[in-house]
Amino acid sequence: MPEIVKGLKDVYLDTTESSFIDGQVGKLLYRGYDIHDLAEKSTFEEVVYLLLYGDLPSKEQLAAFDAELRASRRIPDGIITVLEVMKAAHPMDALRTGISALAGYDVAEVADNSVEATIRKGIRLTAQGPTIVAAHHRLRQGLEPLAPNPDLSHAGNFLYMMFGELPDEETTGLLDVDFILHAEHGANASAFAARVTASTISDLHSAVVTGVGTLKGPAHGGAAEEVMKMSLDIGNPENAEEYARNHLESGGRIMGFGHRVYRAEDPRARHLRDRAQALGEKKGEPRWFQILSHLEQKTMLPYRDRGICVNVDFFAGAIYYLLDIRTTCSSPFSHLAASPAGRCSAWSSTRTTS
Ligand SMILES: CC(=O)SCCNC(=O)CCNC(=O)[C@H](O)C(C)(C)COP(=O)(O)OP(=O)(O)OC[C@H]1O[C@@H](n2cnc3c(N)ncnc32)[C@H](O)[C@@H]1OP(=O)(O)O
Ligand SMILES: O=C([O-])CC(=O)C(=O)O
Repeated sequence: MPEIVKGLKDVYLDTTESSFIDGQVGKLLYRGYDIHDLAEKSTFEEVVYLLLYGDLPSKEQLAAFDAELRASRRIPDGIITVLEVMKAAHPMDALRTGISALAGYDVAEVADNSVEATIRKGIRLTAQGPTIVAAHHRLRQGLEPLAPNPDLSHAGNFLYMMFGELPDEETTGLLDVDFILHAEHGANASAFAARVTASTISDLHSAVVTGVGTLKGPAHGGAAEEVMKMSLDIGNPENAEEYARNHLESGGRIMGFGHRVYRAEDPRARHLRDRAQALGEKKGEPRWFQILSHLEQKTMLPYRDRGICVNVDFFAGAIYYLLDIRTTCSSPFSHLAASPAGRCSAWSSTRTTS
């Protein structure tokens, strides 16, 4: 009987120069650069350049690259029509479908798998992804999608397209860090799935669609949403212990804990912990961080010795929630729609997507 391995444990599919992970000590490098330095000193645009081309850009290279990203953000009206059909769908389903439909507008290059064409398509998809998410976010609230604002950074423009207001520097910086932390993670499940698709000599759009579908799962990127759902179920810090105990005793997992590779704390989590706390206080909703802190510092403390620590998604869900980036405007979030952060009711805008 051949050995059957669990997941991809000890299965080496390839080496990669784009990142390095040492799960025992909680170290993560993108192209040789420590994630802590990138999170504190870099921007998402610089990090994308680094990942695509292997080196950090010079000032001139960054300016040209940023200009290309900004110029690529628009999505055709046909994609807005597709997103209208997806109004009731989960944002990840809308993103997956939007990317798939974009292939129909890229017929000249979609099947061109040369390095040059793949980089061009990668830049376009990086720029257009946020436009799809923001357009879907507005459509499902009965609002018109907004055209990208070329004066804003990648993170700033995303916030603008979501909410129709110029974002402040602090919020833009927070989302920028979040984007940096999520930009790359070796042979994770979604990248692995995408590479399987790419290895059949399919095309980049297909590979990204595969990756997005895989990332959606609660055991992977969908965990951020699940952490927030759990926090909403818990409701108050005083309920956290009993809720978590019951959940664990009935065989459940606490979302946002554990990792296939890390046996120490996920190095990305520290950059979101303080920011989640500060944002909660700023928005007058400190309880979500208090619930998360209780789970981390009390309930799940004994699990640390087994290498089950917080991962990047643990604090991310609360940050998205507090920023009004929510998966749905109805249950389970609707009871908070009247909060200062709740923007699920209609608010005015102008249609400028064409
Ligand atoms: C961006 C990202 O994708 S980061 C990951 C996001 N996912 C989550 O946060 C979901 C919750 N976590 C999990 O389900 C898992 O930890 C995974 C899927 C991330 C990693 O799983 P694996 O490394 O394969 O761990 P595995 O599933 O083998 O679990 C090992 C043991 O730890 C326990 N365990 C793992 N994670 C958790 C958790 N979050 N809560 C409670 N117990 C856990 C398992 O029950 C198992 O116990 P056992 O040995 O008694 O059966
Ligand atoms: O690497 C993994 O298995 C999951 C993860 O943390 C990520 O994709 O960022």
